Amino acid sequence: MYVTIEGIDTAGKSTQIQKLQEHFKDAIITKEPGGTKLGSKIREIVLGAQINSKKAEFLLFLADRAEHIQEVIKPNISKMIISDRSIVSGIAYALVQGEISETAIVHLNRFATDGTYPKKVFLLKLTKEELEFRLSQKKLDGIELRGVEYLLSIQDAIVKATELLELELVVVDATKDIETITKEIIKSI
Ligand SMILES: Nc1ncnc2c1ncn2[C@@H]1O[C@H](COP(=O)(O)OP(=O)(O)OP(=O)(O)O)[C@@H](O)[C@H]1O
Ligand SMILES: Cc1cn([C@H]2C[C@H](O)[C@@H](COP(=O)(O)O)O2)c(=O)[nH]c1=O
Repeated sequence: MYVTIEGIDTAGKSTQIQKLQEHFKDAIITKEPGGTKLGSKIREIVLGAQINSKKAEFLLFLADRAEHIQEVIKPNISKMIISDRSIVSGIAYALVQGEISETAIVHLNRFATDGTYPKKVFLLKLTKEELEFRLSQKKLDGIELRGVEYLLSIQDAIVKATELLELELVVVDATKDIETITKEIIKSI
């Protein structure tokens, strides 16, 4: 089963993926952006450099996704795959940018993935207060520098993305302690 852990920056995705890896020892653990050799180069570009064109940024994430689906997801689709982000983030961040129409965002993402979507989506949902605290504890990258309100609108857009793709969504309270969240996810998988 292909599942994805979604959430805004600092929601605790990497923390949970690490815990899930300890539980599902044979699972394929992967991520977007950066789950392939090409993807790590794309990740460096999109998160490091100042990209002026929103369309260029969107297309770079799409290129990462197409390579990831072909090289990691499709060859392992019969196994347990746990991914840190997926098409769901791709659609959510693009919807909030507002530069590209909803129809084009969904269509181009379907093209990049050949319609290979996660079976279950876990959204680690943060409160504004906890998000502010967690951001204050780290050095912010280019996307995180866009601010708290921007990231909270992405959180809503993640829900919308699952509706557009008709995916099963499990919302998890990301302010709970780490072990409790892991147990909730394992129970639902
Ligand atoms: N349930 C939790 N309660 C308190 N702190 C947490 C919890 N989960 C994660 N954290 C802390 O929040 C910070 C962000 O966690 P993590 O890196 O796992 O998030 P992320 O969603 O992968 O972030 P990003 O998208 O920015 O890479 C870390 O300092 C981590 O230790
Ligand atoms: C897949 C995807 C991601 N993003 C953004 C979301 C985050 O700010 C970064 C990825 O960093 P993380 O440490 O892996 O959370 O990129 C995006 O804007 N569009 C996308 O399609």
